[in-house]
Amino acid sequence: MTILQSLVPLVRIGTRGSPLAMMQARLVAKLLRQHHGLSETEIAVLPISTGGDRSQKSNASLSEIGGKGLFTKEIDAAMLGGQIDIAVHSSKDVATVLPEGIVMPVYLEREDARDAFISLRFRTVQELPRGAKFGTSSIRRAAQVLRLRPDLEIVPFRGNVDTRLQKLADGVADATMLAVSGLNRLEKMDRITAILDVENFMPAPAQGAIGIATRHGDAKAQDLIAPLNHAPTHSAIIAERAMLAVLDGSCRTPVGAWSQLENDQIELRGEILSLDGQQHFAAQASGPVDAAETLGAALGQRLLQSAGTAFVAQWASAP
Ligand SMILES: NCc1[nH]cc(CCC(=O)O)c1CC(=O)O
Repeated sequence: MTILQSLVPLVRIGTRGSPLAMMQARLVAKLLRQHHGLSETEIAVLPISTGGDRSQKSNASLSEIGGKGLFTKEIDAAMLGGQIDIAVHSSKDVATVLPEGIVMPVYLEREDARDAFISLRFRTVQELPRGAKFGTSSIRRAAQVLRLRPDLEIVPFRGNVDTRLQKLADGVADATMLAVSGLNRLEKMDRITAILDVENFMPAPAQGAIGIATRHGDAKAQDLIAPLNHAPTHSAIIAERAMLAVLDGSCRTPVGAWSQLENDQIELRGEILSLDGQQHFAAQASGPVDAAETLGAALGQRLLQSAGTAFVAQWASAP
C-alpha cells in the first residue's frame, strides 16, 4: 500500500453541516467502529452544505425554494459521484421518493418521537396569553397549535435547533416546538418546558429515527451498515413513510403519524389537518410488521378519501 492510499479513509460518511446532523453522523461512525473494530482514521465524516441549509440564511419560504429533497440533494449527488459512501439523515427530512440509485435500508433504534413545547415564560400551550407569538416554520406544527389555539400568531422560525432556541431567548416568539430526539442528541433536554401529548401533537412521520443511505448495489457499504439496523424501527418508518407518500405531493403537508409496535404487530395512527388547524381527519390501522408498507399506504388512502379532494387542494396554498 502506498502512503497516499493509507491516508484515504476506508468509509466516508456524508451529512449536513448542522450540529444535529454532525452529531448523528458521528454517532453512526462510532457505532460502525465498534461493530467492525475499525480505527479512527478508517471512517471520515464529511459535512455537505445543502440547499436547505443555505436557504435558512435567506428569508425565502420553503415552497419558494422547493421542498422535495431540499436537505438531501447535494448529499445524494456526492454519493452518486463517489465522494461519499454512506449518508446519515434525519429520516423525517428525507423525501418519500429516493433518487434513482440511492437506498435507505437501515434505521437506528428510534428515540422519543414526540415534540416538546419550549417557552421561557409559559408552561403549556394553553397557558399562552391571547395572541401570543408561536415560532415555527413547520406547517404541521402550526396547524396543530392553531387547532387548539386559533388566536395565536404563527411567526416563521427557520434555522437549526440552536438558532431557534436563540430566537426564543431574543423574544422573537413566546414559545416554540422542537423534536425531543434532536434536543436529546444535542444535550439540550434541559430546555424542554413540557413534552407534548401525541393526541393533540402527533409527530411528523419518521421523526426521531436516524436513517442511513447508500448507493444501490454498493454491497460493501450495505454490509457495513446492516448490523446497525433496528428491525422494529425499520418497520415503523416504512409504514409512516408509505402513509406520507400517499398523502404528500409537496413535502409541505400537515401530516402526523404515531406507531406502536408490540410483538410482530404494528399499530399506526395518522392525521391530516387543514393549514389553519380547524379541520382534522384521523385514522388508525393495525397489522403484522411484515405488511408495514401496505398498511401505511392503505391508511394514507383512507385519510385522503375521508378528507376529500377539496381538502387536499387547500394544502397547495401553504406558505
Ligand atoms: N427539520 C429539522 C429537523 N430534522 C429532524 C429533526 C429532529 C430530529 C429527528 O427527527 O430525529 C429536526 C429538528 C426538529 O424538528 O426539532
